[in-house]
Amino acid sequence: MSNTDFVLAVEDLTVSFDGFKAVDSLTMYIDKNELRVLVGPNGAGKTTVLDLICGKTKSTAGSIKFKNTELTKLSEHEIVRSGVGRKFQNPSIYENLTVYQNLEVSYPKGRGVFGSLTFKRTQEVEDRVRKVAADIMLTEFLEMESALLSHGQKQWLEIGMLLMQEPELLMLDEPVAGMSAKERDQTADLLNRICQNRSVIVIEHDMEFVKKIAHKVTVLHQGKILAEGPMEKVQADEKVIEVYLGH
Ligand SMILES: Nc1ncnc2c1ncn2[C@@H]1O[C@H](COP(=O)(O)OP(=O)(O)OP(=O)(O)O)[C@@H](O)[C@H]1O
Repeated sequence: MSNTDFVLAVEDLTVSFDGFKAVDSLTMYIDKNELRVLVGPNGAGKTTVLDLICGKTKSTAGSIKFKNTELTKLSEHEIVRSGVGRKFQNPSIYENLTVYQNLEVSYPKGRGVFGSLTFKRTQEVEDRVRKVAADIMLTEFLEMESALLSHGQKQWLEIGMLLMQEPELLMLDEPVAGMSAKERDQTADLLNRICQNRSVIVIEHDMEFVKKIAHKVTVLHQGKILAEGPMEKVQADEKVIEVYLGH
């Protein structure tokens, strides 16, 4: 099959740590505008898969093609520039800056036509900040020092900082950890909104939350895919119940 129809094509991906295969011949395809959730027991290899895609960990074998560009040969920096954004579990915002400033500093440098008027660029950045702030439900908080945001709002701000770069693939590791029930619902809406013009991969343990967001679910176990498909199908899979959901 040609893999050009997918935003991301992971094929036979393997990484060994001292002979232990944390990810073992993994093949997975992500569509344009798809929201995929990776689930699985602790140590299944979920975080390692994201680390491999963003170049933080180098693969032992296999291929990762993003819009048909091979990522395994690129540096982390080049992968970000090609349009892949990754959010880690702990927010890494600048606490002493306002929400506006955090978004502003995340605007990619060197974009636009060289020599364009400063005025034009300023307007471009401002427009983007306001658009992203609306997406992440922080319009009312733009002038607030980020340290004063709630834990959930800080997580949203970090997602917003990634959105400033307009990634075509966004990867989030447990985005609702530590959030209130209301914030979880709001985050589900946020993710459903932002996957309308990009692909999103989320690692998540909270199955109620997964149900609200997943187009498809991939269940990992011991570095391999145990099951994959729509939530209802995966939830009813006996192997999945045995190794993961039954616990
Ligand atoms: N750099 C590394 N060196 C050695 N072993 C590693 C390294 N990174 C991950 N591992 C091992 O690979 C396995 C998979 O880890 P990973 O963090 O990807 O699992 P996970 O599915 O994300 O688990 P969790 O749900 O607990 O976050 C684990 O056994 C882990 O100890």
